[in-house]
Amino acid sequence: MSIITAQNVSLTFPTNDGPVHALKDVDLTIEKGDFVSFIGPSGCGKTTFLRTIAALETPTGGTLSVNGMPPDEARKARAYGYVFQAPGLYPWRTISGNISLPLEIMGFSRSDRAERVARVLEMVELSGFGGKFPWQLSGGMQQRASIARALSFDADILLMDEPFGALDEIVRDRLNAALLELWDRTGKTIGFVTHSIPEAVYLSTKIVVMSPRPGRITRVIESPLPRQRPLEIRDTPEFIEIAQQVREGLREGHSYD
Ligand SMILES: Nc1ncnc2c1ncn2[C@@H]1O[C@H](COP(=O)(O)OP(=O)(O)OP(=O)(O)O)[C@@H](O)[C@H]1O
Repeated sequence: MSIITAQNVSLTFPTNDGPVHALKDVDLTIEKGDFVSFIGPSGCGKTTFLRTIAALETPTGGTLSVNGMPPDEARKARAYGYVFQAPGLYPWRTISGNISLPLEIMGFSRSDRAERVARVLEMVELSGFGGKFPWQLSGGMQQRASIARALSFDADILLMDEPFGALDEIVRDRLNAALLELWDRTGKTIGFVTHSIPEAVYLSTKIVVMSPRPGRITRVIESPLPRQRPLEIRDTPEFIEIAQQVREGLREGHSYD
């Protein structure tokens, strides 16, 4: 069952230097339970596309449907959680306080909030850190707290904009494995922006390769890898073959003839 569909989605930003065509004729179907990565060079519109799904930007052309609704209705219905590039935690609130903020805005009772915060802290392996302030945690722990915040109201869709880009490779490996496990356990649909080919191949059921000027999709690669993926899968011929397909897609996007 498709949960997100984009048909001919275009978005042009008017700027002082003339129009910037951030997205042009983007067609994509995301099925329920997919893990979809968006990969492409800087400026190709990955973030813009994720933001249009989340109704943080409005397309100038085409149609988008999220959970069977226009994006702004899906936002009001809390159809998705959104994880930004930076953790964006309030320094004056504890980790629990930060995670509970969207729940407070949505009007969850105190006991419901406490129960949900405890549950998502456990999911991201931060039980015991709820009383700490963000600055008392490492960068990787802060990013996990921001993922917990996006999970707290249990939306079916999780949108993640390069959540691990600023982390070192070892921490990133661990968080990638933890995210896959969480995806497998919860059955959520995940949209994930990344610059990293190995990260895209390791995580995804579907890899969307984009190219700039104007931002468009050049390839959609369906991954034949099984759902259960130990980190060592990255050394297998199947993995290396998919990575090559992504690399070719990225190269194609760079030929301007
Ligand atoms: N609010 C805006 N106003 C004008 N131009 C914008 C705006 N937001 C994005 N752009 C432009 O749209 C294009 C796509 O930007 P976007 O951030 O989506 O790219 P990206 O693929 O996510 O890049 P990166 O990998 O560097 O994050 C870029 O040329 C960018 O400068």
